[in-house]
Amino acid sequence: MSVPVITSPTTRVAARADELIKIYGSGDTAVRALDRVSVAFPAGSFTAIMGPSGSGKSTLMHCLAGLDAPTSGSIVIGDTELTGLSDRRLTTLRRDRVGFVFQSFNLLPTLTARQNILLPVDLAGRRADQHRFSSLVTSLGLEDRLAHRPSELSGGQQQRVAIARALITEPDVVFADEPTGALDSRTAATLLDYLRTSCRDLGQTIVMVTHDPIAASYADRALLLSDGRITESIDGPDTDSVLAAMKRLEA
Ligand SMILES: Nc1ncnc2c1ncn2[C@@H]1O[C@H](COP(=O)(O)OP(=O)(O)OP(=O)(O)O)[C@@H](O)[C@H]1O
Repeated sequence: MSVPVITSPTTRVAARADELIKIYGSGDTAVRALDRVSVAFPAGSFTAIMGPSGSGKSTLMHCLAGLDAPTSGSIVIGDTELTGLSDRRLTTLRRDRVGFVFQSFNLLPTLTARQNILLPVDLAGRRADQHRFSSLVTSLGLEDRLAHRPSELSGGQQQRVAIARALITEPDVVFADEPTGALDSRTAATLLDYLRTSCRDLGQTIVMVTHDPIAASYADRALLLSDGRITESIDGPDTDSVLAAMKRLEA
């Protein structure tokens, strides 16, 4: 059974997918990685995407973020329909309207923390909003690390730089792929708390893929994927409800 996860018509939606299908390969070796997924992400919401290995989490995130094209179906970021956009317009949309946070931080090693944070703004040929830069740097506790290169920063500090870089452009949506996977549990808790606060206080929309039920418990909602379908949506997930849902999937 597949659960379409749609919000009420009055809620502003930051991103949505309708009837998304993604098939890799063809003929006997074809894999249906997404099987008619419909989901909406309300503005200011924090969603965790969970599910067993191979269930389609990365595929869903890559399609939503415009990194991969679906076989059919529609994806909207903000008010822009992604399907049919040229590569050039997709690249611009990803740069200006989408933020990314990866498990491996993905900072540029030769740039300082300040330069890494400002990279999306520089690439767009714009001037940084100094107020936003300062408030991000202060709330992430990076003031005295700005002149350092990634190799001179701890894992937690590098991920805080990556989060500042993802948020600097005030994107419609931030996609986070196992953002705390490489961090110890205390550092992870601080970062997840920051992500949750940025949704509640700044209205940021975050979609996070994770295997970790504790990480998912910071989200407003956990979606469970199985065989390319959303099989369950848990509002206000806690570690126990997520673990129980994962057990149901394995049963
Ligand atoms: N480029 C590709 N070519 C062929 N099949 C692929 C490709 N990428 C993913 N798949 C298949 O699509 C399905 C979904 O993969 P996906 O990576 O989205 O799963 P996932 O839930 O993110 O898994 P994991 O938790 O292991 O990262 C799997 O069966 C996978 O083998």
